[in-house]
Amino acid sequence: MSTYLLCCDWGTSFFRLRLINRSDYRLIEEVTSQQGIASIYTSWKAIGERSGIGKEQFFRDALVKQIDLLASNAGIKLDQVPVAVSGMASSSIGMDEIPYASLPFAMDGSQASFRHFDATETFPHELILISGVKSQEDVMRGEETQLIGLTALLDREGNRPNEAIFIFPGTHSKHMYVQGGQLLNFETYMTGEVFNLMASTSILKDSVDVSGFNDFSETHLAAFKAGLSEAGSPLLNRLFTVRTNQLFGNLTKQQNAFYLSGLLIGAELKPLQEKENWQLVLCSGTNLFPFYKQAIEDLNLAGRTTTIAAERIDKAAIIGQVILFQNQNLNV
Ligand SMILES: O=C(O)C(=O)C[C@@H](O)[C@H](O)CO
Repeated sequence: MSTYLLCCDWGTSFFRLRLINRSDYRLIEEVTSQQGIASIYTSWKAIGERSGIGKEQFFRDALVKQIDLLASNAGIKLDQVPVAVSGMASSSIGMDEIPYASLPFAMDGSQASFRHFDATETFPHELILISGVKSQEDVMRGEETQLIGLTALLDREGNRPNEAIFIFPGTHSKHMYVQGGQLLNFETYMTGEVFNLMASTSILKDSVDVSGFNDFSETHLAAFKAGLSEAGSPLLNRLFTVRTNQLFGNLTKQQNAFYLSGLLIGAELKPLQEKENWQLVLCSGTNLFPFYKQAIEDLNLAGRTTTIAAERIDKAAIIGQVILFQNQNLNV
C-alpha cells in the first residue's frame, strides 16, 4: 500500500494535482495550472485526434506531465503512486465518460460512481476516475466530491447543518440542497463562464479590463456593489450598461470588470432571498471568496449564511477523494 496518494481535481477551467500523505491527508506538494478539461479537449480536437491519438491517451499524457513536474518539485519518485481524479475528466469532454450517480445522493459517498484503470508502462499509476451526479435536469462533476469532504470535516466538528443550501462558486456555480445527510437537488449557474465569455469574446471585451481583479480597492468595491445593486433588473438589459459605462466614461475598464462581476454574481444569488427558510453555506475557494462574501452581505443573506474559510474548501476536495477511495475498498 502506497504512503502517498495523488489527488487530482480537474475542473472545466483549472487543474489541481496534490500529493498527500495517506495517513493524515497532509499536503506535501501541489501543482496547479489553467489547463482545465475544456482546454485539453480543445487541444485534443485540434492536434491529438488529427494525429490519431485516442482521447484517453491524450489526457493521460497531459496528466503524466503534471505528475512528473510534481515529482520533481517534491523530490519524490511517484511511480506506482495511485491517482484519483474528480471533476470534468469523467465527462463527455474528458478522459472517459462515466455515468452519473443519481439523486438522492448520500453525503458519505456510498453511491458515487467510478471507473478504475490499471497502471501501464507509460502511465505507471493506478487511476480512479470519479464520476459526478445528475438530477432530472442538471449535472455536476467534482463539486460532489468537495461536498462529501466538507460534510465529513463539519461532522467531525459537530458543525454540520442538518438542512442547508451549499453554494460552491465557480465556472459553473452550484447551489446544492442538502437535508439529513443527503443531497436532494442542485442547480447550476453559469456565472464564471458567462463572465469569461463576456469579458473575452463579446462586445463588452473592449469595455472591461480584468488585470486588476485581485485589487479590491475602494473604487473597485464601489463598482462591484453598483453591479450587485442591479441584481433585481433584467440581466440581458443590464449587461449592456457595461458598454455604456465605458462609452459615457462612468467607470474605468478595471472598475467595469468589477461591475460586470457584481451584475452576474447578483443575478446568481438574488433568488436565494426568496428561499428564506433555508440556511446557506458559502463554500468558496480563495479567488472568488471576497466577491461572494460581499454579495452575501449586500443582498442581506449574511444572517443565515455560514462561511467556510477558503483553505478548508481546498482541503475538502482532498478529504472527499480519500473517503471515496476508502468506501470502495481500493487498495491504495
Ligand atoms: O458533467 C458535466 O458535463 C458538466 O458540465 C458539469 C459541470 O457543470 C461541473 O460540475 C462544473 O464545471
